[in-house]
Amino acid sequence: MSIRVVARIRPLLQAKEIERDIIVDTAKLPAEKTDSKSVVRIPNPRNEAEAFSFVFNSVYDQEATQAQLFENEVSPTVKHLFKGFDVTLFAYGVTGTGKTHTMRGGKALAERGVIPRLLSSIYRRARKVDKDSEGASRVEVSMSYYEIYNDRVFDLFEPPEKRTPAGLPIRDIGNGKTQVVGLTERPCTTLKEFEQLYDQANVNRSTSATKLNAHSSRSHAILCVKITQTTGDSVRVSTASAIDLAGSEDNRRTDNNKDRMVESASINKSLFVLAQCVEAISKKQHRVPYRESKMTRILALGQNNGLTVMILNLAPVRSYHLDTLSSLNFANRTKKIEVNEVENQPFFRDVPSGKGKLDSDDKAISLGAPSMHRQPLRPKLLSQKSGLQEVSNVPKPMKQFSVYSDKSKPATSRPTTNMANTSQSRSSATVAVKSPKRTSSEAIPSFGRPSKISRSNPTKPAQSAGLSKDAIEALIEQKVSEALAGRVDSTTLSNTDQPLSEEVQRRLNALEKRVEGQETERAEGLQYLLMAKQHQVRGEDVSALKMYQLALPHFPGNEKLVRKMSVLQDRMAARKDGARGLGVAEEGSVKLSPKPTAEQVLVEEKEEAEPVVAPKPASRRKAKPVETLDDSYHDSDAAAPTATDDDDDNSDMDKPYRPQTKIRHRPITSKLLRPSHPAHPNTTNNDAPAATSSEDDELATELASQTPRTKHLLRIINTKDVSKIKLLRGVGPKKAERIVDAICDLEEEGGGEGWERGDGEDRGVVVSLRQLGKLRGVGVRTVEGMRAGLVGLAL
Ligand SMILES: Nc1ncnc2c1ncn2[C@@H]1O[C@H](COP(=O)(O)OP(=O)(O)OP(=O)(O)O)[C@@H](O)[C@H]1O
Repeated sequence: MSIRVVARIRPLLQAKEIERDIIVDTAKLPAEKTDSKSVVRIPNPRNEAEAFSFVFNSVYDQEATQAQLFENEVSPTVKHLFKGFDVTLFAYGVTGTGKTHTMRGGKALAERGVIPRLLSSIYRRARKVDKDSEGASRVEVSMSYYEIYNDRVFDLFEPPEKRTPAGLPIRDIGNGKTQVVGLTERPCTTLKEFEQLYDQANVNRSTSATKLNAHSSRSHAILCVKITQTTGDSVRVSTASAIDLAGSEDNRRTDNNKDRMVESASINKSLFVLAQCVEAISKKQHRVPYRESKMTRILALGQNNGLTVMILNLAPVRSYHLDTLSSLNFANRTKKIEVNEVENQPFFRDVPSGKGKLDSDDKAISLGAPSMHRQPLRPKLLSQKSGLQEVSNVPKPMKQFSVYSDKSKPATSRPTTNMANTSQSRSSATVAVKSPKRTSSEAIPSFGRPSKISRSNPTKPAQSAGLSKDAIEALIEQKVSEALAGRVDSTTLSNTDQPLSEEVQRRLNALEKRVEGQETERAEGLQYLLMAKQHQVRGEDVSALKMYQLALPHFPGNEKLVRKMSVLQDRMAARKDGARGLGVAEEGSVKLSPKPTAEQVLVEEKEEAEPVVAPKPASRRKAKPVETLDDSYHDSDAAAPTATDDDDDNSDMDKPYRPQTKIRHRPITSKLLRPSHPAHPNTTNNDAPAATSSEDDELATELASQTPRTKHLLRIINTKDVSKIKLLRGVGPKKAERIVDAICDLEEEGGGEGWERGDGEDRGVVVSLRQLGKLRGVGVRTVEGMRAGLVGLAL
């Protein structure tokens, strides 16, 4: 399996975008200095005089045509498809950057996108096979087409009104492959037939107008074209999958309404998981969280044996600046996905560089491999973390993510000669920062916060001036991620290299196990919880809080969850206050002072250590080594008084939440929701560990204990639809009416036991069986009857 990553920059959109706002440019690495690669450059958002450069297998600029992209990137894979290998093509990018245009394109011949061109090519080849074999070989083409919308799979051959709300299940079929159960497969013998089916199915795709795109795709659309070649008794089957991912989006820019926000959260979540998978694969982590979203399960990056081409779509203008950086970072990680076998690799055409196409080959990391045109990713031996230097004298490959400082030049006129910096192999690179004339703060794009390195070595600030290029790149990559963490909703990549201790990993795995295999809404809530936990373990409080917020609607009124969020918010608020007092910017912000004072260093250290260690005496400035941090994590876990408090009430998940404040979709008022238990004696309130592993495990167990049946029952009750409620066992029309009346009364009164929580739509939602039993005219027996009547239903 290999991934070829190419970038495509779309042209300006007329009427909305102007030349002056272009910030993304492209360059070709001078061939004589290095194996050629193509480059996307973008200014450092903090300092326009500096530029980040990202090297891709190919870069297509604004003038690139649909035909060029297809001929260079997709056409070479068709041959391999007919050899029996699977091919996956996907478009990734922020909303409105041209993914659908690239994949589907327009109706005019020149505007046709990758998908129709691919099919055209498949049919051409099929005819050739037929002709060459004089009819002995037969090729059949069939297609299925589905979308993943709000993490549910829907057949695009089915009109929306025929869909079941839960969507189609997916199951693993071995070899890292999954199958959508019950999907329609349509034979299509000609291009015309395909186009008819494709167009018809696209009508069913979920699209909406958003502020950023009038026809924004709100789902991931996956087209699978199955090719079956039969020669006598031998049958060869391969599949080409073309995926138009929904675009990630920053809701502050989209002005999305509630429905769009729900879609957006789901889109962002799946892309976030995709990013996590990519990162885990690239770091060779044992655990790759494929199962955390349907899209990643289906995509199974790095799992199958085929070829993958990822097209990274980019907008050239300033309004996308941080989003573009985020996408570039993601793509950079994607490129690091391992190659497990190299035989199955097409030779991409070395089309002469011309208008639109900057470069086409990928020699830069081939390390002397004879082929100039092989796929970019090398076998494991040559991968970045393969310990290459220990086993051979071969120089290390150039890092695929190259960042250089261009400070002395104005950002708008960056000459391509500067790219020479990126073209040095790591072992021989003399990077700008090594120049005695430069300080590290000049060379490293400044996100203001002291670097991790400086934080962990506060007594040796001078060292940073002599950082290796690797360290600087890693640092910058991390800083970019950090800066984006607070900005891009759920799409950020993990920004820490801290390995998790075995114990923490074990707990995460245990949590994940609980999530696995569950297709219910509850599972989705648990997934958010799991992600929140992962973020918290890594010290990414902002993201952790977001994930808890996303989990909350799945476990309405759960006190522990609310308390966790509350503690986390308190801690973030306190940190913000503390940081403000010292003139330090907030987490996730790029607006930070470049030269930290000693106090700032201290605050930063504390921030970093907070999620995992009990507070240390102020004089201790060094961050603890990672292993120790994990130990401390467990220490504090064991000692946390909150555990006792929580332990006592783990019996009743259905217990309604009755705080004195409103909880959904708004920041939690810390005072009102502050946990009733005392703070840890050794911590200040602000530093109290927001969550401990055992608490999380326990919480997950509790949350999981609201069974699908209970949830299903509550869902029916909350429809307030008499015709549905009356079908419940032991209810009947009159009782159903009484139940609906009771809910509506309480809703109007805005009071009554268990109803104080929430506002607006939250008010008048039955959140537990207990609450249901207390409704006028219901009672425990009726509730039991209703639940019992749901036995055997497919939930
Ligand atoms: N290479 C291109 N040439 C001409 N127009 C383009 C190009 N790329 C994108 N566009 C135009 O930009 C607009 C947005 O493109 P598109 O809908 O493909 O974005 P998207 O990334 O699929 O967005 P979303 O994720 O919201 O679905 C469309 O009007 C499209 O025609």
